[in-house]
Amino acid sequence: MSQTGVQARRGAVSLLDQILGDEPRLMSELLAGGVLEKLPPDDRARAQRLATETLRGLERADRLLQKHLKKYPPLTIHNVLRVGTIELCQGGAAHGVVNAMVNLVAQHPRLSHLKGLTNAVLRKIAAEGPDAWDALRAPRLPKWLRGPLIEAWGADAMAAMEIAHFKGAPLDLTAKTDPQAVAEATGGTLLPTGTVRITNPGQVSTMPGYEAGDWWVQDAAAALPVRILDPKPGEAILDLCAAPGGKTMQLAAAGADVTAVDDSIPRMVRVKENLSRTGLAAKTLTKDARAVKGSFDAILLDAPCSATGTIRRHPDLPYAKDGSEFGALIELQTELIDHAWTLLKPGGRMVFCTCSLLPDEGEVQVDEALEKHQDMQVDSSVLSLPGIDSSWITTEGGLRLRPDYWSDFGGMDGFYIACLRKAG
Ligand SMILES: C[S@@+](CC[C@H](N)C(=O)[O-])C[C@H]1O[C@@H](n2cnc3c(N)ncnc32)[C@H](O)[C@@H]1O
Repeated sequence: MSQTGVQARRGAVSLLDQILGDEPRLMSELLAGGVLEKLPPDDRARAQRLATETLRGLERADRLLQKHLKKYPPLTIHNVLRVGTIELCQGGAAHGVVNAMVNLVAQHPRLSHLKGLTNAVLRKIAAEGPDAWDALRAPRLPKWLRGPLIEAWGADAMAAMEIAHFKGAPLDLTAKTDPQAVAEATGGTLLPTGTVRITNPGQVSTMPGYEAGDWWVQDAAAALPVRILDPKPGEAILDLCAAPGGKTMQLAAAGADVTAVDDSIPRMVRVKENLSRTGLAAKTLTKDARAVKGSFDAILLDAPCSATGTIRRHPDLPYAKDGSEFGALIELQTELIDHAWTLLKPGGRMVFCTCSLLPDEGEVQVDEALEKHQDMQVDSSVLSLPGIDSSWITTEGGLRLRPDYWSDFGGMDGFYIACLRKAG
């Protein structure tokens, strides 16, 4: 086993130690903080992929490991065993995986005495694990999130969503101008909503059309709010909470006069980089959306939220979070809707959306906004788009998207989207 294989696995274990540790962190925060920056790019990508796969299959890995452990070892060794189990059960060659994991432990400054245990347990997993793997249930979400989601959608829907989370997500692209041409160039499939879907992607930056800025990565569900807003050339459109800019680019590509606002300096840098790569233009303002002034034909408000709709892409979220921050986010969403409404011209439209599965961040927000703003109506007529099932339209007139929808095409992120019209 090359040292390279050990390095990538050590990177994966280090990510897991921090995501599952006493002070849990999101993988995106760890990566942005440079936790893997000493690794060469290929190893970094492999470490991230291994950690992601391990988090998706964590419950299954622990069920297999339990049989061979009298008590759980220190977290790092537990994570070594989890990564090894995932690799072995997903077709990794037994000899290579076991050797790499034992080497990794042997090189550990404090835990090298546990290399014998690592070797013994992973050999047993190599012998039995792959056959047992498929018979295990799809991993469940932790209770703090599972409970509220069952309450909202029922136990059957929860089980279907957990299967979707376990399957993971394909790579979705939004074309700047010509989705058919992007599908042909990348070997992707054109979905009914206009997104190009790639099931076995390589490295994104080396795919055809990336350098030329012909497309950007954006989940099929995340591309729908702008399709629902239906921007027209020359319209003054305010894009609130815009970074990293997926929706800003859609609005700009439609020819709108876009003002993109986000309060995060580093995330706004990414908006500017994305606009530059795709050759699109938008005004950018780095400030709190609640401090924005002006008057706009249309507004897109993609509010910060729990991001529980993106768990199939970010399986670290249920472990790194515990729901304690969600109350503050829900209050912020209400404030953002109320302020954005003051910036909308009479007769204008505002699309409010969140990548959340929690009704408090979607259906309930719109219900409450309708009670508060006498000049607000929901327009559900704009939701009748190709690929959208009418049963996804909610009683208050929004669109509820879930990861178990479109299961034949490879699913979609969970989202809530509503188009709100202001009286003229
Ligand atoms: C869901 S993300 C937006 C995704 C983006 N619309 C896209 O399509 O690429 C939410 C964004 O809200 C920003 N944000 C959070 N609170 C904010 C506030 N008070 N004012 C402006 N932006 C805020 C965050 O920095 C984050 O970039």
